[in-house]
Amino acid sequence: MLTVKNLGSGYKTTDGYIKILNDINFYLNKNEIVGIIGEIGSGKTTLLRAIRGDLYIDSGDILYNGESIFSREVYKRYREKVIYARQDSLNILKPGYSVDFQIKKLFGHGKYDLNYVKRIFDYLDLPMETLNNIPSRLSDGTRHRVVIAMSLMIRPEILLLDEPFTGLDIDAITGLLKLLKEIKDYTSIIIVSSDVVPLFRICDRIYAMRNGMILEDGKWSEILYKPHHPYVYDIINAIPSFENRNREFTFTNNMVNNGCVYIKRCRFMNESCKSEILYRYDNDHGYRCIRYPDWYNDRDKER
Ligand SMILES: Nc1ncnc2c1ncn2[C@@H]1O[C@H](COP(=O)(O)OP(=O)(O)OP(=O)(O)O)[C@@H](O)[C@H]1O
Repeated sequence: MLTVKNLGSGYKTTDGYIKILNDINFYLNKNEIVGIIGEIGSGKTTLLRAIRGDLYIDSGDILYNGESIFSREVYKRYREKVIYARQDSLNILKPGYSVDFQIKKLFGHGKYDLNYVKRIFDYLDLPMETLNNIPSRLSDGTRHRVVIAMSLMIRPEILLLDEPFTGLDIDAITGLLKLLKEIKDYTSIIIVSSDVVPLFRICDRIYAMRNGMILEDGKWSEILYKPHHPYVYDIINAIPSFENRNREFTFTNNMVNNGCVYIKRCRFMNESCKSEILYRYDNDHGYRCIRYPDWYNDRDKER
């Protein structure tokens, strides 16, 4: 359904072009939920925005059902199918109109189904009184849940969720995960989240990013139980409920000119990591690590 090929992208600023994404290869199948994990500033949101077609593309392509979205006609069709929901999404919510009015407008007044709205609100732990309020009077957390609820109600073909779990309590996260599983029948979803636990509960596949590059991708269970890149291994070990709960893990943003972007933090690095690292495949499991499987086989010695 969606294929990103060798994508390079970034921001045009008054100081010139800032390249953020490098050589991104990514795909999303129909009825699939894909997660993007990575440290702060690794380029997750930039990738979502590039996928939506918001950013300047300096190389590569984005294909929607096999056609480049950079053709004007395809772009128009594509944009109607994609919803991008983030916490400060005022592209979905208009600050001055009641939530109820905006939902009715979304459905078209004749098709408004209060039971359906209630069901989605219940899942997200949103009181029905929220309907009578205007967004500017709602708390950030409530507004965030309203944005998610409305993006789910639209039933888009592709839903891009940026940090959907932020500010939600356990009940609301569980409700949201249930809803996402339900809407998967008609919506394909990409989720960016710094909270990786819900992603491993819901996603079919996961991509891991650092410094604007994808360092690993694969089926969620492959990534969780057999990471091929030490960066991903460290992210997983930093999850408190998983093994090795005492290990501390702090993210740093180390720019390097050549070689692996995780070289300065990696306990398994050697001289070979300073050379150019190509993306390799182990069946469907992709990774950008020259030391796999050696580091993986040696990992217990390091503890
Ligand atoms: N509008 C912009 N103009 C210039 N640079 C930007 C812009 N937005 C983001 N960046 C830069 O792009 C890089 C990637 O940021 P991005 O927000 O995509 O990362 P992220 O992985 O989503 O991080 P976070 O978890 O903090 O949201 C950062 O270095 C950031 O400073």
